[in-house]
Amino acid sequence: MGSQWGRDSYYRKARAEGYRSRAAYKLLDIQERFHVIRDNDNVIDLGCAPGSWLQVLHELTEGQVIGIDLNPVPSLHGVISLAGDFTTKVMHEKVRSIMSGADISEANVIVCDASPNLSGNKSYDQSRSIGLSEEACDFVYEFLKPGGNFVVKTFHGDMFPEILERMRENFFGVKVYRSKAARKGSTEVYIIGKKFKGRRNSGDKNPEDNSLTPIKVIGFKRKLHDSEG
Ligand SMILES: C[S@@+](CC[C@H](N)C(=O)[O-])C[C@H]1O[C@@H](n2cnc3c(N)ncnc32)[C@H](O)[C@@H]1O
Repeated sequence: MGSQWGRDSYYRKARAEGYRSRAAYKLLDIQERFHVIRDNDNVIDLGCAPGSWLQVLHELTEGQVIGIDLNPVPSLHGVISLAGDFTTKVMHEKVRSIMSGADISEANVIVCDASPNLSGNKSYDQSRSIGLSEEACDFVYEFLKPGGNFVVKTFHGDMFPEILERMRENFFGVKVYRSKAARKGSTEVYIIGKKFKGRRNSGDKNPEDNSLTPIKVIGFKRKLHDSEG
């Protein structure tokens, strides 16, 4: 982010507008298009450091915002941030106890922009990224209210169709979106799941979904088929 390469127009805009990183514009873009967050929603942000999505979330909702990251997040007024790994039981317990202290049983929205440290080996990095998206789906089972929304970052690659299928099993509406703020050449996309079916109903097929249907990646010029990843 601090390199010359990273100083593009979104970087400069973020600096000028007081956001902690250019990633803020990805969430703003997703919100403008898909209206995932309503003004009283309680939201959990997985992989939240340095905190620009938390800043955006705090602007969008008066509900409770909780962020989790391996790295500590500089404090942000009105937001709870937890340092640790969102995939662990210990962290799940922490989140549960904070939520029950705030009289919240489940989150209305979960967002996940988490990515692992990159090794430079493309296929290895891609599979670790998808693994993290899968972990975020597991977190959703524990903490998302039926009817709630979920946004998760992922990457095109061999395992992409599997995660997409899992999202289709768990949400009544699923879209794949490439943000205008994504870096050129990156295969990063966000899967937006609307209306969580809840643990009990997960696995029900959306009658409109069909695995042979081409995946229209909004923001990309061409359609990707499931088999293409
Ligand atoms: C691209 S950054 C997120 C940027 C953030 N959305 C923002 O707007 O500031 C990805 C973050 O995911 C975090 N991360 C990766 N794996 C994680 C895990 N298992 N638990 C918590 N955070 C994780 C990394 O520490 C990193 O800070």
